[in-house]
Amino acid sequence: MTERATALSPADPGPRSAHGLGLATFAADRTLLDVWFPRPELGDTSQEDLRSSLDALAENDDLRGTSQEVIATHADLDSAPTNAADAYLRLHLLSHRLAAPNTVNLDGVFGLLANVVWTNFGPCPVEDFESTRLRLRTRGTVVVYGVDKFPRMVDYVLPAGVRVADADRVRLGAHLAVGTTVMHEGFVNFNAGTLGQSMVEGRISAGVVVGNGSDIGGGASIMGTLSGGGKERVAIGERCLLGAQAGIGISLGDDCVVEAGLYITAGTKVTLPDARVVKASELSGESFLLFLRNSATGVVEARPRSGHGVALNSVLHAN
Ligand SMILES: CC(C)(COP(=O)(O)OP(=O)(O)OC[C@H]1O[C@@H](n2cnc3c(N)ncnc32)[C@H](O)[C@@H]1OP(=O)(O)O)[C@@H](O)C(=O)NCCC(=O)NCCSC(=O)CCC(=O)O
Ligand SMILES: O=C(O)C1=N[C@H](C(=O)O)CCC1
Ligand SMILES: [Mg+2]
Repeated sequence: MTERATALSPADPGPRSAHGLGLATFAADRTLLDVWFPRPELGDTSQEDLRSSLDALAENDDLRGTSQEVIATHADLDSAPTNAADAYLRLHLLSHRLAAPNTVNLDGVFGLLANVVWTNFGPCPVEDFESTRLRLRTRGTVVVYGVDKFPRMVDYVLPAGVRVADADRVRLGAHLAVGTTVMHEGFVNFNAGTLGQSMVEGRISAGVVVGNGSDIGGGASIMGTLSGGGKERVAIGERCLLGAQAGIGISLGDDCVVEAGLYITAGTKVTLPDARVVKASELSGESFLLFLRNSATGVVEARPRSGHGVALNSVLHAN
């Protein structure tokens, strides 16, 4: 695998096609449940050298009602994915750090992916799962990790140099850069993640990117755009601190701090040092700001900060 330590940027997205040989699991009705691509690559490469080892793994499972096949998948990354295998390949590219969030077309991904029961015995069809569970109990306790369209990232891709304290909290398609630590309360969705060292104790929604050296405090929220009306695709720059239980619906530039517990939506009225009042959206992407709610007046303020922002505790990122 040609793993990259640093993500490609939207300005330099790299080759616009990708290829992978994968092990696919199908339900009895031929619904695709998952594909594992051990070594996805950008460009139009051949991976036939992988075929014999994947062939040896392919098995039919009568208890789950599933079958497996080795499939070759090609993706044109500027166009929408054309089927579920193509979507799986793109999610692998992101988690292998071959593509940065927002550089791969994922239009329609929810419509392409099946809802799946993710178990310790592998993916199962949702339909009549209680009968599947009954059959599977002959193998032991059936642990259900989730019922979702996306599996856990670490079951498919384990990028080097990261810590993920709870595997459930990072979906396949997340992009975790070297030096990222995701604590138990942290969450990273698909097509989202970090571009450098980062402490993630809050939620990184789909489409959100967090720059090198930034800290997302416990329970913090970064608004997404998939549901609920958030319109801005939020980005956080370098050396920022989003305090515990804080939230943002606007982007931050570099060296910004948001006070613990303060939620800044796009429409929040923010008072500046010269007494001007602006909507937070007008400050989106600006650097060197401290946002706080003045505890004496209740007014949300943005104050200029000088110098560099927060410094991460390096021992927590030597992963
Ligand atoms: C907003 C800041 C950054 C401010 O801190 P600073 O150190 O810059 O300033 P300070 O020295 O505390 O304060 C400087 C001056 O401003 C005043 N001041 C501070 N905050 C104020 C407020 N909200 N309203 C009015 N005045 C305020 C102080 O009293 C002091 O006044 P005088 O000049 O009169 O003295 C902080 O309060 C904050 O929220 N930090 C976030 C920390 C965080 O959440 N980290 C993530 C950890 S995540 C974690 O631990 C997990 C936990 C979990 O899971 O929940
Ligand atoms: O990276 C870790 O591990 C962290 N541990 C702290 C703790 O255990 O209290 C919290 C922040 C990150
Ligand atoms: Mg768990």
